[in-house]
Order: sequence, then C-alpha cells, then structure tokens
Amino acid sequence: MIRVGYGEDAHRLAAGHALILGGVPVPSAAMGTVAHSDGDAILHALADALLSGVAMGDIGDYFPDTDPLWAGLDSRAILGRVLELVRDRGYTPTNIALVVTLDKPKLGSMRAEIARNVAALVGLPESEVGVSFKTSEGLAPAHIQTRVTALLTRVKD
Ligand SMILES: Nc1ccn([C@@H]2O[C@H](COP(=O)(O)O)[C@@H](O)[C@H]2O)c(=O)n1
Ligand SMILES: C[C@@]1(CO)OP(=O)(O)OP(=O)(O)OC[C@H]1O
Repeated sequence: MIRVGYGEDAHRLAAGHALILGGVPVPSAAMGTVAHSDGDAILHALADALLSGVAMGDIGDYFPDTDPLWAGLDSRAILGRVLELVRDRGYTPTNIALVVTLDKPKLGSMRAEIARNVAALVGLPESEVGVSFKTSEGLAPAHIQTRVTALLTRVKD
C-alpha cells in the first residue's frame, strides 16, 4: 500500500537570522528565517508531509511553537522524531519532491547538496529526492515558502 503526504511551511525573512535549508546552511543569504526553532523550512514542510501521509497531524502537535523547550531547536530532531512515528505506523518514505520559493539568493548551485543532505536524513538515495527552486517574481522578497510531497510505502503491518 502507498500513501501520499503533502506539507508546507512559510517564514518571514530578516537580516541577522540564519537561513538553513534541508539541514544545509546557506552562506550567501543576506536574510534568514524568523522562527521559534532553527527555521529550516524544508525540514518543517517535509515533516508535515510525512505526518499528513499517515494522518497523524502536524509538527505543531508534537513541537508547539509556544513551548520554550523547542526554542532554537535543530529541525533535524523534528524530522527524526517524525520518521520514528511514521515507521511505527509501518510506513517508510520512498520518494520526496520539494519546492522552495525564495527570491534571493539563487540556490541552483546548492541543489545537489540539499538533495543529498535531505536524502541522508531520511535514509533514501539522492535520486529519490527532487529539489526545485522558484522565485516569487519579487512579490514576496522577505518571505520563504516551501512545499513538499512524499510518497510513503507500507513496509510492515
Ligand atoms: N532562490 C532561487 C529561485 C529560483 N532559482 C532558479 O531560477 C530559475 C527561475 O525561477 P523562476 O521562479 O523565475 O521561474 C529556476 O530555474 C530556478 O531553479 C534558483 O536557483 N534559486
Ligand atoms: C518548529 C516549531 C517549533 O519550534 O516552530 P517554528 O520554528 O516557528 O516553525 P513552524 O514552521 O512555524 O512550525 C511550528 C513549530 O513546530
């Protein structure tokens, strides 16, 4: 049995904040994400995609942004916990497609590194992680939006 999951995330961007995408810091970013955690908008949307695929809510249910415990949290920990939950349900992710909408900086040169890192975090070959970048055409210069679909395959009852 296979199931599809879908997740999104959005954050405001501001100077003086780090921009981390798929666990990879973006060194050339003049602005980074304003967030309660480390603000990794790829990993947040991915974690939500995985949870939605097994109908288990979203990351705010497990890591509320009102809880000081999660302030500055490394989003790889969010993804790790979500993978445990999904696997406990008998499913494993088998391919991932993600889109980042961000005006600046251009990220094309980081596509392979981000795909590789996301694949390693999820335990997939790099060839199963598609990474697309879009601009907002100047409509949202201080904003990042991510969208992720994930295919989940049943591996145990
Ligand atoms: N942060 C980004 C955004 C886009 N790209 C690449 O630019 C091309 C054009 O994007 P449009 O939104 O204008 O269609 C496209 O090939 C993206 O891959 C990028 O590298 N970094
Ligand atoms: C990650 C959490 C918790 O620190 O907060 P943020 O970093 O603000 O990110 P968001 O995408 O709004 O998801 C909600 C929370 O789970």
